[in-house]
Amino acid sequence: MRTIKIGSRASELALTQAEIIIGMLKERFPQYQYEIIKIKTIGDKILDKTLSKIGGKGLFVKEIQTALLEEEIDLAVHSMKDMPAESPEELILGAITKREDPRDVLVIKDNRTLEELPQGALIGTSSLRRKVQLLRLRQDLQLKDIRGNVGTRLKKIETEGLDAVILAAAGLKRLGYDEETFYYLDIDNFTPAVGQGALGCEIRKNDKELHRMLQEINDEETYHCVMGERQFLKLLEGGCHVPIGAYGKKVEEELWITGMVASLDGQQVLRHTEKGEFHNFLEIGSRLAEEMMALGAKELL
Ligand SMILES: NCc1[nH]cc(CCC(=O)O)c1CC(=O)O
Repeated sequence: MRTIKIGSRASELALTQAEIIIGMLKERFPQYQYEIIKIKTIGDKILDKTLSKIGGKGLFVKEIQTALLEEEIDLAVHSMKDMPAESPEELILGAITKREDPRDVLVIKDNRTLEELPQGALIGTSSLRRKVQLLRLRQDLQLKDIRGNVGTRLKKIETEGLDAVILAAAGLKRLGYDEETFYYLDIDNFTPAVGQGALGCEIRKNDKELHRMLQEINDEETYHCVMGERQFLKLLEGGCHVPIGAYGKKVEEELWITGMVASLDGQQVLRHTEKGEFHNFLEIGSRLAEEMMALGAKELL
């Protein structure tokens, strides 16, 4: 029986995510063998620069896609939020599994709330999207660029004298961190990254066997939401150095997608929601991009 080779970055979160997908596949297809192949990406090797300076999030994904194309691996498990808007022609997303909590979280020293943070408190994040939205909530806060995997960033609260760091709830939960220490940022005032909380399974288009298997773990609702968000991202890209986010959710029989685009200095934060019939996710994502351009996103990009 075939051994399915799953490519993963070597970080604890990436490996945990690969194991989650293997668990889902094993349950349904126990007759196969599953093997994780660790891949070190440029994004993992260069840790002293912010992501937007070294070429964006695609860095985490490109080498894994190359391994897929060269048949060193059969399946790549990605955080959907790390995936660039466009992928190589020969590859396909065979599944997007059920989304974890999409929110961002402040992990604050001494378990305080956002309101209890002292004037001028120092917050660690290198994400433009997180910086501008946080400053909207508390203009007095100071920000410090930090990088590294989740564990490293949390340790920086102590080692870099920070008052808090901002991380995705999904990653923290998957790694088993205690929710008691989370201060959840309200999703209506703090728009997540496109795809945040969702895992994508990428394969070669011609791998029909694996494609059929992945259909069993695809979550249709998440797929529609995330693909709608990505359509928005794709149409606004060109501005990958601009704070941007989107979040889609199912509301009765509709899909609602909220987009966020901000100026670099955070002076302007534009949010807008488009709604439509649930299956029209691409159209809703496109309409959101067009509407936001008309509302002023054009000047920000
Ligand atoms: N850029 C790193 C990254 N990619 C995905 C997640 C979290 C998990 C997810 O969103 O699915 C994280 C860590 C973080 O931002 O806190």
